[in-house]
Amino acid sequence: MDKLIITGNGPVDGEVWASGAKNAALPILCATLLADEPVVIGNLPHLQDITTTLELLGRMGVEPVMGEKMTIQLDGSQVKDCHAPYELVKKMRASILVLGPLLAHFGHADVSLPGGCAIGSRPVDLHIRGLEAMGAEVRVENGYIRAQVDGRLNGATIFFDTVTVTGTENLLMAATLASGTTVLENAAREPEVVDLAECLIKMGARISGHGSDTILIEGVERLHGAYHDVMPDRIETGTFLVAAALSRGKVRVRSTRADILEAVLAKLEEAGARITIGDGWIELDMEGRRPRPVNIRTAPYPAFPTDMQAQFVALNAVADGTSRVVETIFENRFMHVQELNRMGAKIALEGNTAMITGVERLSGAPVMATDLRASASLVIAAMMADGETLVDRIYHIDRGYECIEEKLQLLGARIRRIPG
Ligand SMILES: CC(=O)N[C@H]1[C@@H](OP(=O)(O)OP(=O)(O)OC[C@H]2O[C@@H](n3ccc(=O)[nH]c3=O)[C@H](O)[C@@H]2O)O[C@H](CO)[C@@H](O)[C@@H]1O
Ligand SMILES: C=C(OP(=O)(O)O)C(=O)O
Repeated sequence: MDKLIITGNGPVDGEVWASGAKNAALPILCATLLADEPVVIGNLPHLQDITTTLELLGRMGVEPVMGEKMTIQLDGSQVKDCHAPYELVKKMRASILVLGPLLAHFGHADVSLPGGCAIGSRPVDLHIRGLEAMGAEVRVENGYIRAQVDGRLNGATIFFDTVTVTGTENLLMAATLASGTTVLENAAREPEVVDLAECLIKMGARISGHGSDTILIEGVERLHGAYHDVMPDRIETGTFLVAAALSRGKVRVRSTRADILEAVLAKLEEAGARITIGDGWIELDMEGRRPRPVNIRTAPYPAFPTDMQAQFVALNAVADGTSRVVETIFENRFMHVQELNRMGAKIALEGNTAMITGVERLSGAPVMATDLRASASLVIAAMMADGETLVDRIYHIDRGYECIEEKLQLLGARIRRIPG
């Protein structure tokens, strides 16, 4: 297993670019299963999760054709086997996103249950209930979701008890080929859902209301080929901004968007950052100041994202005062806390709340990456800690951060990978 070694060396200063968003790219790759013709996706990030998805699509018979600059062509009409095996689904929960497209296009799907993961139990009951409401027969047996429908799915009105991002995406994709109109109520409003909807519209889908909590889909008989560029990664962007903020430094992130990061930018300003926004870039400058502590409560978009919680715990760990961070989405998303405490942070956990007393300096230590964003928080904390930090199990970070060492080196970090 690869490890990262980071030697703390003071304030971040530099310029870096944001890659395409993992959480938009994954559903969009799965959406290509809905079309009868090749769909070309551009601005794909070079990530382990993308490789896993392409492997999964390949097992189904869809052969990716690689183009220049991370452009990939996929043809849904090549599907021969509507089966998503456990050995691939276990690597990446987002594999569940093949369920809706396979069922809608081919009338059946056999997808391994994703199971729990480090950040919580993450059930998929709302995906299944929604497909049943659209007329599918779904059985869960031997660890697999086996779904089928006679003819087309039927449009339905579906109310989500809980806001679910991939649940909304799965049903949105399924509804594009259903007979009649589907209304998704209490739908996720995340920008990645909007990006998926924009791609589906280019493929011929009839969708309105995406970006609000009510999405209307008028089913069509077939979807055709299209070209779509994946949106920039707001969580990767936010991670670079926090790296600069906690190190009292300065960063400019290019190829990104500020309009999808409002809650995060507001908290960074509250922490004392000067933020400047330009055409496709965001600049953060702490002007040498130590960050002020900021209270955070995670919630569905447009509120503060759970995927930025760990990075803000790291920021608060070195802030000048005390703060509270409340996690409301996942029941077990504080595993970075004990690792940050090993680096000298003072964080106490009470249920879903972290109480943080900022310290002036952290110190390097051997730590364990436990999930994707937890790993990112340890890496950025290590960049300003005294001495050397060894981050083990970094395969988590490779799921979601493209060229992490190269990009952080652009910001002045002393970071290197030790292949394991
Ligand atoms: C690939 C991708 O896009 N992943 C993102 C997606 O995950 P994902 O889509 O898996 O997360 P959800 O939005 O579904 O989860 C939100 C909450 O709903 C619950 N729930 C969800 C589905 C369901 O059928 N039943 C149920 O109870 C979950 O346990 C959780 O408590 O949104 C999360 C919340 O913004 C992000 O952290 C992930 O980065
Ligand atoms: C939790 C995340 O991803 P996933 O849903 O793919 O596990 C994430 O991107 O922070």
